[in-house]
Amino acid sequence: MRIVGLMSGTSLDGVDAALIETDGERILGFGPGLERPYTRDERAVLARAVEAARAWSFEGAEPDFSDAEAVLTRTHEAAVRAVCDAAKLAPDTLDLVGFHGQTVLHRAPSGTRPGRTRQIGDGQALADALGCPVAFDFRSADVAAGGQGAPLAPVYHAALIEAAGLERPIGVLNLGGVGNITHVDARGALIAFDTGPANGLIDAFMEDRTGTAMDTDGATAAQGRPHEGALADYLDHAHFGQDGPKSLDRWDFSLDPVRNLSTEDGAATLSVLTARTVGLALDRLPERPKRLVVCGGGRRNRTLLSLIETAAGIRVHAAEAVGWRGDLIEAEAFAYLAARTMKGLPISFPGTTGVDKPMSGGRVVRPR
Ligand SMILES: Nc1ncnc2c1ncn2[C@@H]1O[C@H](COP(=O)(O)OP(=O)(O)OP(=O)(O)O)[C@@H](O)[C@H]1O
Ligand SMILES: CC(=O)N[C@H]1[C@@H]2OC[C@@H](O2)[C@@H](O)[C@@H]1O[C@H](C)C(=O)O
Repeated sequence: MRIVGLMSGTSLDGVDAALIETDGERILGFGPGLERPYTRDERAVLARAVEAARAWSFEGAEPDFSDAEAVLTRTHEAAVRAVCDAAKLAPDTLDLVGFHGQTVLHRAPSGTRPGRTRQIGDGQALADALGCPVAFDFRSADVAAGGQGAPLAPVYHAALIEAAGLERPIGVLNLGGVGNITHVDARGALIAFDTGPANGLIDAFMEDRTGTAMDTDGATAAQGRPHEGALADYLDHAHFGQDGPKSLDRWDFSLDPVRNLSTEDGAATLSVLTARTVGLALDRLPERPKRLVVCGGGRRNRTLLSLIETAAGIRVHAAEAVGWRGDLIEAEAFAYLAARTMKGLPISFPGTTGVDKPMSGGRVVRPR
């Protein structure tokens, strides 16, 4: 099947779109991929939806997300059309589109309290606009079955490792708003969970201090010193005392512990925090992978990557070093997951989201 996968991550920077050819088990080919950045206005509409979701907090009636969903339909349609142009394909000849939508709120299950997760995005509207089937709503079934609802990319990471013939055990680390790790053992068994805050906190802190929501290449962190007290505050969070499966929301951590630090020291503290939490994650795996392939925007943060090597004591490679497209892996993953949804194959597993047995998920709608 020729499938375009779409991801709009928690940093609200844009829509990632990538075409792959897959039968839902093997990756048979890679087509074009791109990022369609959000304009300031589009980003503002999405940020308002996230704010409304945080205020709602899964209590009472759900806020009206229709403005944000209209932005998602329009921008995701444009991203698919751009990929199809590059591939010289008409969108209505695609076999399927995998539409993650936008996570506006995620609450991991805890004790007897069930988890909740909400990805907005109108799959039917996108199918109608493109004239091809769309798979969406990938996380709800897993959460309804008692799973974490995240991470879902691990089964795709395993397919990438298989296709590239990489030696196992191996780890894949995604540094997005939140970090998540996938461990694939020698027999191909999967363990995965969210590691801790990654770019989300760094971006929020930098935006606060400099007006630019990024520590480009880690230049600011490289000039600062981490504050041990602030690190201890962050590491006190229950997440770090638990074994996986476990997941996080982009907003589970605040900037309070770094509020009084200089910009450089705050950036250094948050970067060391990410590196140490990756180390803690590695400590919780049944065995240390020999190396870690890093994807997501955070792999461009050189300070962060070298901190991970020192704090976690592991060889780190950016995705490109093994021939992967570091910015497109999540989009590719949702194309692959869409194929699995269409075929009723599992997309989440006891080792990835904590469900009792491998679970299918997602819904497919056809253009009307
Ligand atoms: N050159 C760079 N230097 C430092 N950080 C960078 C650089 N380029 C990108 N980033 C970081 O990567 C982030 C975007 O990463 P990515 O697109 O993987 O996140 P996302 O998909 O939105 O998040 P998630 O995976 O949590 O949904 C930016 O917000 C920024 O912090
Ligand atoms: C609820 C949600 O949207 N989680 C995202 C987020 O971004 C990174 C991390 O937190 C991961 O758990 C997940 O995304 C990736 C694509 C996943 O499901 O594998």
